[in-house]
Amino acid sequence: MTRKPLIAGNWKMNMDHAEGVSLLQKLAWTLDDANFNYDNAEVAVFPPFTDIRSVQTLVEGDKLNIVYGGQDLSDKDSGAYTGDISGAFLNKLGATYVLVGHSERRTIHGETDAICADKVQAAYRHGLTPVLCVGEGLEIREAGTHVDFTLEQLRGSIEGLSSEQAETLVVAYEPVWAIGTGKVATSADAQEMSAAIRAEIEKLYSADVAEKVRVLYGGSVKAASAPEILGEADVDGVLVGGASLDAEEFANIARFDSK
Ligand SMILES: O=C[C@H](O)COP(=O)(O)O
Repeated sequence: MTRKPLIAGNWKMNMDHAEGVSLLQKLAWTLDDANFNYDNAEVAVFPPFTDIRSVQTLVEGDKLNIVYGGQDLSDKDSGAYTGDISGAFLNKLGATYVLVGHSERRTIHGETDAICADKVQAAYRHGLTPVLCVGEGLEIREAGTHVDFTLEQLRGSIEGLSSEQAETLVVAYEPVWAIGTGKVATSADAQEMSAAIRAEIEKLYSADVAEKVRVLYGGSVKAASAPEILGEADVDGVLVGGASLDAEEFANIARFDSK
């Protein structure tokens, strides 16, 4: 079974809608100029909510082979939840994916595993594929309990997930100490955790489901480090922050295979 690599760019709170459109245009041109083979990897961007309508217009108008998603969604469907965004709205804008439980949501907005589990369910209710983020902080890594900690987060955040839903789940392992710090986990670190996540999915569901789930690595990924990380057996993609704001750098990450 081959899992198609997912090269995902999380723009975080960068790029207004006009900047976002030009970044995406440049990314598409750069990939086209390099004769990028979209069969080799799926390319996705996660712009701020206010950019998504413009991104949709560009993707549909220019028939780009690039998909997109939201950086978060509400666990509710509609109602008096000021400032929140329903998965229904993302679906209506043609989004494919949605990030759930990014460490910046977990730390800055206090999102717990239980909230993440509700958001994962909301994503499925609205036809979106959740990219569930998990990962340990520096203290936990130094204490050597990172695998247990991350698997606990995983179990708590997929509570109630059916086997059918789990098959399409994407899990992003992002060690918090490697996010935006320039410290990349080694490819062996990424492989260790990705394999542990897959083994846990097998335990909770089945070998068949575990074979289908894609596990991404995220944390200071650059074009130079991507090929080695993506060469690991259980790493099926990368979730890129800073480097996704540079079209050429991100395009080179997507072309990891051609190096
Ligand atoms: O979602 C992306 C991650 O937080 C990684 O961000 P970074 O590549 O800037 O370290």
